Amino acid sequence: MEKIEIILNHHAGNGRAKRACKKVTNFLQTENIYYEVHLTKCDGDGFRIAKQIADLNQTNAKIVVIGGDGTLNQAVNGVKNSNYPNTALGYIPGGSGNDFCRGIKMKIKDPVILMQAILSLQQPRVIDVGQVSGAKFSHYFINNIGIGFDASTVYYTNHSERKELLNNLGMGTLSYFTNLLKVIKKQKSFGLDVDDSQHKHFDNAYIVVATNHPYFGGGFAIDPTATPFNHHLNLVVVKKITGLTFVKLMIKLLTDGSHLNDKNVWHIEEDQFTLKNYTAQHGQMDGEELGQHEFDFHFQTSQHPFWLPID
Ligand SMILES: Nc1ncnc2c1ncn2[C@@H]1O[C@H](COP(=O)(O)OP(=O)(O)OP(=O)(O)O)[C@@H](O)[C@H]1O
Repeated sequence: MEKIEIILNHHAGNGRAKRACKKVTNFLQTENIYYEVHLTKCDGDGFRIAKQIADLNQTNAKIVVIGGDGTLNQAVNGVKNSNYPNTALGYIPGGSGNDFCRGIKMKIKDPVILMQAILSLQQPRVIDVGQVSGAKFSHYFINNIGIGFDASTVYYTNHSERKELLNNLGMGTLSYFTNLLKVIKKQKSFGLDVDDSQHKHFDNAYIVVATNHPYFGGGFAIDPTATPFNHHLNLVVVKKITGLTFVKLMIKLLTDGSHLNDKNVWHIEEDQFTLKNYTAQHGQMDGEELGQHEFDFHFQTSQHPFWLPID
């Protein structure tokens, strides 16, 4: 008999994940499908629980994560650090941003229909994930890692009193956007070295995003050409610009993606590269804060199997 091991972050999406889980478990009960819900009780629990379940190596079970991108990130890392790193993960989005599902072009929005599709899959789908390593760590990410502007935006959004209110109104993206204005005032440019097949130095980097697919911040297409199916990561570096030039660039980003052709924007698509910045900057990984540091990161592509119905 098949078993569904649900990892639930009931805080994700200000209750969205909890509501999705309720619908899914009602459906599983009606269908007499055996399931267990594992609640994340604190930050980092997604990693611990996913690792523990993967280590059981149950051939008749599917692990399904219900939460936001941060919870899925932890679950991927938990499984990758288990004794069975190729254990597939199902995912039902319940966060506020849900950029991973946008990036893989997941068409099904209803959690019950998605659960039905996950149940009917015979084979998992292998999707690219990024791998980042430094002197003392190695970590996988599903969306992107940002240094500077977007990471500061994540920082100010997480520490903003309005986030919860706007999320409750279904306006999580607006919450991110209002904090952009605060960051525009505060974020300074910084020195950055990029090494791929060649070396490139920036004196005035401002937005730096290494990305597995187009989206960050709940639907902003920082690199519309990125795809999580080509075994490459994309890197976008926007140089410090101000005033009307910045506004025009943002309009391009929000409308047709032509910001990539702007002279202040540089981007590459590679299977690996390194980034090093020279003054402490905010960092973000899949929307979670990395703190304020001088980063020296090596990036490469990896893959993971997912129980997800995508073309
Ligand atoms: N019981 C808990 N109490 C407090 N924090 C938790 C708990 N369980 C998980 N978390 C933390 O909640 C954070 C946010 O989770 P997640 O990213 O899944 O949701 P989200 O931010 O609403 O969604 P998205 O990233 O898609 O916008 C993660 O850092 C996770 O570690």
